[in-house]
Amino acid sequence: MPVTDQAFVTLATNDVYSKGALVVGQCLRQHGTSRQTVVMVTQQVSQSARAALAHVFCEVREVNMLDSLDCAHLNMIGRPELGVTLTKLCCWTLIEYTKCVFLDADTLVLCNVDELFDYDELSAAPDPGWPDCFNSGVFVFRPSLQTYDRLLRWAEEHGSFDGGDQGLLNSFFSDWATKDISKHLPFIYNLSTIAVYTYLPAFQQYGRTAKIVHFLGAVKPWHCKYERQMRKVSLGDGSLPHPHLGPFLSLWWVVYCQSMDSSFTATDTWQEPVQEHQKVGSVEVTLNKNPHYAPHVEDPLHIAKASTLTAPNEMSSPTVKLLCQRTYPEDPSPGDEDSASELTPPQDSPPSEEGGAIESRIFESSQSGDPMLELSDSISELPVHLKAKEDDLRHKHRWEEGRADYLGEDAFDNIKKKLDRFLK
Ligand SMILES: O=c1ccn([C@@H]2O[C@H](COP(=O)(O)OP(=O)(O)O[C@H]3O[C@H](CO)[C@@H](O)[C@H](O)[C@H]3O)[C@@H](O)[C@H]2O)c(=O)[nH]1
Ligand SMILES: [Mn+2]
Repeated sequence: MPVTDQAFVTLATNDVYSKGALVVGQCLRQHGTSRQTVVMVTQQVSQSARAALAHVFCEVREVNMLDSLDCAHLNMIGRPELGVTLTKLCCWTLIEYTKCVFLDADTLVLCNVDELFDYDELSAAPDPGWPDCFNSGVFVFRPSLQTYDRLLRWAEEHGSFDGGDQGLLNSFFSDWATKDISKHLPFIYNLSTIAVYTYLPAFQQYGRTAKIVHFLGAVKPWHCKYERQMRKVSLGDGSLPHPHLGPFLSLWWVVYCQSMDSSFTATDTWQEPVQEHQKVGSVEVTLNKNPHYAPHVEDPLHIAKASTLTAPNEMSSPTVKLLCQRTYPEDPSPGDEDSASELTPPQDSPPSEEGGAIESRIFESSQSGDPMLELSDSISELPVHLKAKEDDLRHKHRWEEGRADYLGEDAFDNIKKKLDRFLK
């Protein structure tokens, strides 16, 4: 029986992260979740990406972009693009649900994880970098406009110690580490891929019990090159971020290709999802109710009646500036290249190396706006000397984030060799 008042929630603020969100939704469906599935998108996500997401999720909901613009802290973690992760906070506005589980768009759900709804707010797994903090890639929460409001005020007054949502949420739910062990999710619900190379023996011992894998860090599965025929994943130069990540990356790509294919297998019955616009306090939301997959929800818009939300754009702060953008796009005009009706793939299009012609059509407008991501996306086309530079940059980022590969590139012997060369 579908449970209508609980939902899995993810987020995509652009077409690139929409690829990850698609995989999250597809995995949840494939593993037969009885809960609703919601993807929050911002205005930057194209109509075509939304159409693909609407085929997989029960609901595609437009939310306002929130951005910390906190370059100083974000640079400390080497991830200038993560200010927009504050948009995650909008998940507390989904008050038609009594309880939700948030999943980052870079997670891979390996089995049915509906038991996560047995946990209460705020439950999360330890962060591998600082285990007295929780990682905000997977967490259980209770939507509430009061909590949302308090979170925004907290952001204004205190900022975020890492510039993203994780720093903010950890200081807001500051007793997580010590107060109630029942709110500590087992690590297998958020197995950060970084743990594979920081504690390989533990991964070998427990890795097979993993339920959700999290591709935490700057390099995501969608930055890899996938040879569909061979089912082979690699970085542009044929290497893997880490040999033990190969099976997870391959699985991510298999699911991604499945979701792209299945979005368009029944094009004759395909309908553009019905869009409903609703104002919730100052926040305007777009509900894309998918006629194929959405289990019936009685009154998804009763949210409007209880609204006490503070307008994000009325708030300003020297530490955290919350950007409020236009909340939903105009209807695409006839002939608009982004419109979903343009998406039917040519029947005879051969699968391309990186996920097929369908993918390139849907995400052809992909613009992360972030040079690092764009750089990684195009890594396979870089000439060799630039690839080496990109590898150096990636290595530098990994090192600065504390994700040294002590068993490989950063093994003691290699570091010693580099030192010897340097000291000569
Ligand atoms: O341009 C962006 C960047 C992020 N996201 C969303 O925000 C999530 C977090 O970003 P991600 O790149 O996955 O961050 P992580 O590498 O996982 O880094 C850590 O730090 C982030 C910032 O605090 C937290 O959001 C993460 O949960 C935490 O794992 C993504 O999965 C997406 O859902 C976007 O939609 N667009
Ligand atoms: Mn993540």
